[in-house]
Amino acid sequence: MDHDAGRQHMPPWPEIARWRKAERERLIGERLAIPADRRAGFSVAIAQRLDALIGDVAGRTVSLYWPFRGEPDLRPWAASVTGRGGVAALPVVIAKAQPLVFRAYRPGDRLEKGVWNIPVPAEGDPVIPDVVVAPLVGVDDRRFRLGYGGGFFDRTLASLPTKPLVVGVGYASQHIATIYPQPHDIPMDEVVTV
Ligand SMILES: Nc1nc2c(c(=O)[nH]1)N(C=O)[C@@H](CNc1ccc(C(=O)N[C@@H](CCC(=O)O)C(=O)O)cc1)CN2
Ligand SMILES: Nc1ncnc2c1ncn2[C@@H]1O[C@H](COP(=O)(O)OP(=O)(O)OP(=O)(O)O)[C@@H](O)[C@H]1O
Repeated sequence: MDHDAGRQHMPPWPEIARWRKAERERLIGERLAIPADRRAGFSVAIAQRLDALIGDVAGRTVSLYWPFRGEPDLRPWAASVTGRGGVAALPVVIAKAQPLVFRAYRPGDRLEKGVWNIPVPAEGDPVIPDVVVAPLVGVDDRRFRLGYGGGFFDRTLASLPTKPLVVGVGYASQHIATIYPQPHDIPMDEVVTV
């Protein structure tokens, strides 16, 4: 048998980068094509799955995200984390090609517009999350994440002093066979798709 059997062909990076760009557009289009009321139901189901997976959140810091472009809306779950004695946090882009910083967020906190007009907490010291919930654009069979192409999550995970539990969240339509993982890509620990 071919000793390479089972290993995938790895195209050169410029080709992969072009492919990822096209794949992002396709996957975001599919996500937005899911009717809003179905997405709302999916968001509730994802929150339940996160509770089953993560368990007691008291005393733990969980980073989420402010949803846009059809991402699951986990803001009600963020409020429930806060209500159970956990700390919810949101990512903040400080600069391109730099790691994200996380700031604690409680419902009602003042927000300001960050990159792409995504709201971010206007004030507060950085926190280090125990759990990072990352929205998927795509996810592959080995739990490598395709995001929006900024490389922010990979850079952030590489920069944290202790590795958090990383959970990707999204819809079943976002599964793909491979993202052609590169040395900078860090696989997620868990994936919750509905
Ligand atoms: N809701 C939500 N908030 C989030 C994220 C997310 O995925 N979802 N992020 C997760 O990381 C961070 C923002 N991610 C971003 C990723 C890329 C670009 C960006 O400017 N992209 C370039 C294309 C890059 C390329 O293809 O080379 C662009 O649009 O011009 C901006 C923000 C933080 N906040
Ligand atoms: N730890 C890192 N150090 C240096 N460069 C990095 C690192 N992680 C990612 N990059 C660079 O960031 C760029 C985008 O990476 P990639 O295609 O993996 O983004 P993504 O995971 O889809 O985006 P995001 O995490 O923002 O949602 C690539 O050019 C990559 O080389």
